[in-house]
Order: sequence, then structure tokens, then C-alpha cells
Amino acid sequence: MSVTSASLIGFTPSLLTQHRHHQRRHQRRSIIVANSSSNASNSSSPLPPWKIDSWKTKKALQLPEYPDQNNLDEVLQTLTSFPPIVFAGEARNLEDKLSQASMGNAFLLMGGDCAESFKEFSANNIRDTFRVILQMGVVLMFGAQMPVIKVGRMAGQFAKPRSDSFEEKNGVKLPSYRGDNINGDAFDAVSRTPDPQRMVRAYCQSVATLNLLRAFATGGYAAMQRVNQWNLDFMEQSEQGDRYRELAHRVDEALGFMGCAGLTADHPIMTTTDFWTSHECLLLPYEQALTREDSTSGFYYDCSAHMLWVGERTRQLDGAHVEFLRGLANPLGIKASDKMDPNELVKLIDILNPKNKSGRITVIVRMGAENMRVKLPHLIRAVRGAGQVVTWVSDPMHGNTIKAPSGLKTRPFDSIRAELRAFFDVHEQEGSFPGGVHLEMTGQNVTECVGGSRTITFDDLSSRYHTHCDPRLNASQSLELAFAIAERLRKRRLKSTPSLTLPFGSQLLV
Ligand SMILES: O=C[C@H](O)[C@H](O)COP(=O)(O)O
Ligand SMILES: C=C(OP(=O)(O)O)C(=O)O
Ligand SMILES: [Mn+2]
Repeated sequence: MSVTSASLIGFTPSLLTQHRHHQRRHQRRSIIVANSSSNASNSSSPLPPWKIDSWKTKKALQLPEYPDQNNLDEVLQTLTSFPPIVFAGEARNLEDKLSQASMGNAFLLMGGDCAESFKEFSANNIRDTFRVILQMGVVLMFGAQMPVIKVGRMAGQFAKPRSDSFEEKNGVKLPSYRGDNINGDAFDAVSRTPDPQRMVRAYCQSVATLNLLRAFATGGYAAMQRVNQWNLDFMEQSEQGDRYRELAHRVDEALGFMGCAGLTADHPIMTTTDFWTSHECLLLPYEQALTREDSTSGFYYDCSAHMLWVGERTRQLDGAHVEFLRGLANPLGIKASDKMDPNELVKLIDILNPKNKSGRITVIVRMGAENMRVKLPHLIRAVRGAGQVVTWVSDPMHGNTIKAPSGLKTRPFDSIRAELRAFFDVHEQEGSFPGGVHLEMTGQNVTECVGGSRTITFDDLSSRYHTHCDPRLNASQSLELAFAIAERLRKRRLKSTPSLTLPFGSQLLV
């Protein structure tokens, strides 16, 4: 029986031993690495010393050209004098949690807009996205029976890399829209001219967004006993709403049981949740201005977010973005399409994490289901062969963008599901850990991705198409996907603990 077919019906004894052996080796290694005092900024790497602005000596792709250098310098000085948005200690806590995900003991849920915008900035939007992430977190936690690390593509996800530098409409050619912290999306020359003042507005919006997220996370909104109240109004009469209500009821019952056992509703674990922020580290002048030396550790943290990732279009080994990121102590993400070569990935990880610190690197693969089945095994084997510790995460959005007949960008829900299925299958086959998902999604009832159980067709797209860049899953589609992932995580869990049986038959879980 081949490894692939064996893994479809469960581990064979020898595969299981191999898997456990790998898991133990991996855990031992992670503990050693995590206990060392290593950090990228004082590494013994052969690269020249890192400086906060050493990226300026390298080629930077996807950066805007500002027409007025003095104006830019003034804004950057202002931002440098502003308080940091996040605290370095929080980023360290996130790294610890991610280290758990790298070993298969936690699951990362990253989600939010493709591009946050000034226009869509409101308390309701922030609350609705946060709320659907909370709901998905409960669904996943229930299925996986492991902690879910919640990270928003929020409070800083403004800058966009583009396939084309220019956009042409009716014979008029203008620079492409690059995100609200750079230029405006209206199709006129003034809007499309990069304006440094936009960075100040993006900073303020990020601060206000994070302030509200923190208030929700710690002020009672996220308390576990409110699990029933997180259902979104428009999901009241839907299949996903019903499924969620049923699950919330089970959670409620479990809480009742735990309350009797002594874990009462006023315990901090029950009243608050951890929530972190992340965005693509693209607009380097902005990111540099928010980078501070941490007085506790002496390391540099980019305090614009807890976690930063390098995009598929700017991950060149000798490029400015990689140069900047290697000196930061924040946990880092690497986006990888089918164009990523296994050796290149190993080199990139080595540059960004020379001391192989556990939890520091999350590899976010986004390549479509078919490519995933062919390419991901090679990436996993190369990284494992090099002894590198990473968390593998699936972004099933960016490899599945198509154009609808109307010209609008969309993503079929079925392709998104198929890519996730491929991600889980490959990890099962390789004995590695599917560590999380990275989604473009919103709590709003938008019509941007086609499909889902409340089917959105090509013709529906224009009715509520609000994204400023890529199409997002709406709340119902996000929850539907969470149920599907939870089911897969549950199966995985039951396979790896074959002695476990369900007390109430197969109806127990999602
Ligand atoms: O979010 C990712 C990219 O910025 C986006 O997919 C680019 O879109 P484009 O191909 O329309 O430029
Ligand atoms: C630009 C993005 O992705 P990628 O770099 O993977 O294309 C994104 O996540 O919005
Ligand atoms: Mn996107």
C-alpha cells in the first residue's frame, strides 16, 4: 500500500511510529532552540550587520515614488516620534504560541480584509470581523480540541503589491491603486499620486482599530459565556447560523460542566481572549518609522503589528524587504506560491531565522490545489531536511483568483475548499503538521467570492462588492469554511489517538 493511500484511511503502524518519532525529535529540537537567547538582530550570520535602514542599500520592489521628498521626510519624522502601536512583549507571547502551532499543538487562524480602507472604517465593521473570527475560533477549537491562535489582518493591513504598476481605462493610463496608506482608488491622477500624509491617517486608523479590538478582547465582549450571542443577525435564518447555534449550545453545556468543576464564569480565562494583529511588511518607510529598540531585550521590533509577513512579490533573497525583516524580532510570515523553489525557501528561512528559533517563522503557502499536491511535499521535505522549525499555514485565497465575466475579481468557494483539502492531505502524507489558515474575509454580508451554501453567483457579485483589492469570504462563507476545517482537524485528532471513541456517536462534534 502506498503512503498516500495508507494515509487516507489512517496511519499504518510503521507510519505512525515514524510520525511520532519525528514529532518527538521535532519537539526536542524546538525546546533547545526556544531556550537559547538567540535573535536575528545579533546573529552570527555571515551577512553584513543589520541596521534599521540597511534595506535602503538593496533593491526594493513595489514601493511608491513620492513626488515630494521633504513632505515624505516630515511625515516619517512625525511617525517616528509617535508611540508604538503594539508592545514587544505581546509579539514575544505570540511567538511562543506559534511555537506550539509548529509542533501541532495549536492552530493559527489569521483573517481579515485584503486591504483595509479609510472608507470602510467603522466600529461595526471592526466588531463584525472580530465577531466572526471569534465564532470561527470556537468552531475550530471544538473540532481540533487544541488552542486556536487568533490573528487579525487588521489594524495595519493597508499597503498592496500589484501585478501591474499601471491601470488603463478608456485609453487613460494611471498608476495602480496601492492601498489607502499610499494612494486613493478613485480613477483620477490626483487620487493615484502617492501622498505621504496617508501614512499618518493609516497610523491613526490602526491605533483606533486596535484600541477597539483590545476593548472587545478584554472588556467582556469575547467572554466565553457569550458564545450564543455572537451569531450575526443576517445568519439567523441560515444553515451556517443553525450549525453555529447548535455548536454554541454544546459549548454552553460544557461551560456549565466546567463551572460545576470549579472553573467559574468570572475566571480571566473565561472572560477575555488573546488577539494579535498582522499585515504585509510592504511599505518599508512606514515600517521603519514604527520600528523601535525594545528596552527589555535590546532587540528591534516593528511595532506596527505583532507579526509581519513578506509577500510573494517581494521575497527576493537579496531584496530590501528581506533585508529589513531579518533584523526584526517579531514573528515573521513568508508567503509562498508555486514559484517558490525548495532550496530558495530553505535559504530564505535561514536568512530570516539563522538561529532556528521556534515560532519565529510561519510559511504561508498559496498556490491552488493542484500545485499544492505537487509542490508542497518538496517544500516540506527540504525544510525538514535542513532541520528548520516552521509553522505551515494555508492561504487558500491567493492561488484561486479568477475574473468573472463582468471583469470583477472573484474566488470560487469550491476552489478554496479544494486547496485546503490538498493542504491537509499533503501534511497527512508527509507526517507534518497543518498549523493554520490565512483567509481574506470580512464579517459583512458581501458578495465577492462565488459559491458557498448560500450560493453567490457571478450575477450576484456586483450587488455588494465592497473590497478595495481582492475578494473576501463573507461571514457565512467564513463560518462554513471553519466548520469544514474543524471537521478535518477532528478526523486528524481521532486518527492520531485511535483508542478515543465518541461517547455519543458521531453526532458529538461538528
Ligand atoms: O492581495 C494581493 C495582491 O495585492 C493582489 O492579489 C494583487 O492584485 P492584482 O493582481 O490585481 O494587482
Ligand atoms: C498580497 C498578498 O498575498 P501574496 O503576497 O501571497 O500575493 C496578500 O496576502 O494580500
Ligand atoms: Mn489579497
